[in-house]
Amino acid sequence: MALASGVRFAPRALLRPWALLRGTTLGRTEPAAGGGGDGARRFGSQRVLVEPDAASGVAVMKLRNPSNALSLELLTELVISLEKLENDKTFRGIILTSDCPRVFCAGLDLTEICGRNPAHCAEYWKAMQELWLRMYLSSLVLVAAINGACPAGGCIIALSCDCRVLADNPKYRIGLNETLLGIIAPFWLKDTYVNTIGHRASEQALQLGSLFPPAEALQVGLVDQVVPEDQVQSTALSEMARWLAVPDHARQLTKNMMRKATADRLLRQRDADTQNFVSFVCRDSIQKSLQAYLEKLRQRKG
Ligand SMILES: CC/C=C\C/C=C\CCCC/C=C/C(=O)SCCNC(=O)CCNC(=O)[C@H](O)C(C)(C)COP(=O)(O)OP(=O)(O)OC[C@H]1O[C@@H](n2cnc3c(N)ncnc32)[C@H](O)[C@@H]1OP(=O)(O)O
Repeated sequence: MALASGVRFAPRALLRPWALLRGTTLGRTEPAAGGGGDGARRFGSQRVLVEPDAASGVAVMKLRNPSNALSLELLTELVISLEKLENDKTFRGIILTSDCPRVFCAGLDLTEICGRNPAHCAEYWKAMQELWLRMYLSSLVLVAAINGACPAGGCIIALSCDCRVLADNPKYRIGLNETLLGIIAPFWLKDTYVNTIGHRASEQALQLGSLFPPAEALQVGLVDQVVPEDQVQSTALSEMARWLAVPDHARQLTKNMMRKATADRLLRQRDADTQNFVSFVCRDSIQKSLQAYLEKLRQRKG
């Protein structure tokens, strides 16, 4: 499997991705609902459903994990689906959206870093880095159709797209709220935030752990459009058409020129970033606060 980073990254899950997917439908194709013609074959896995439309060159990728928390399995399946589309010259763009009601993506799956050993945390963080690198540097146009809450790691996924369309629902807040959990956004995530909304706005939002409701997210430049919920998909398609109207080679080289330095910074320090992450999250104090946060989430449900 070609990796965004070259040779250094080899988490077990990605070396044996199919082992994680035993019993799932990844790689199998089936007719899309209401479809059946050329380009209407969908494929997917347990946690990622891909609805490709060969005629337009656009695939809709739907996350369908509980709360779309970024488990190691979901990260792995996302990378595999992305790679599959990248390698198929039919496709020029992906619309990323959620199949879960009210949640686009709940961010890191905290159960992957709570009560786990350092080796697991390292494997998990490398998978997170890998997904971000692949998305951030993708040659395809990525449009996020954000149809639910989008905190922390969910916001990372959205920020790594080229364009963001958010449903106008005050419950669908977006932002990097890490500090409120007692954790810290890594430098590459901070850089992505700065690249999107500027230094001062990022400084404020990161320190305060701000989660922006739609109108404020639009105002600060975190999303490009806010539209009624039932228009998120159609607006994402219109945005996609606007981006695909540009010749691929010119758009791709420009994207690379804008993003390469940010990605290279992580590539240069990937191991150190992993070590920082592991030593930070494995501290007793951080484990205790993550545990308490998870408990609060579980109780809130009842
Ligand atoms: C120097 C640097 C060194 C180190 C850096 C250290 C760390 C770097 C971190 C970097 C970046 C990223 C961080 C993150 O992503 S942390 C995760 C942040 N996410 C959140 O705070 C969101 C929490 N969830 C919610 O607010 C709500 O669940 C949400 C998404 C609004 C949905 O609400 P609702 O529909 O009402 O659903 P429930 O709350 O009932 O949740 C359903 C179910 O899902 C579980 N769950 C939710 N979120 C998570 C999660 N992130 N991880 C694990 N599990 C989650 C929740 O507990 C419920 O579970 P149950 O079993 O009860 O069904």
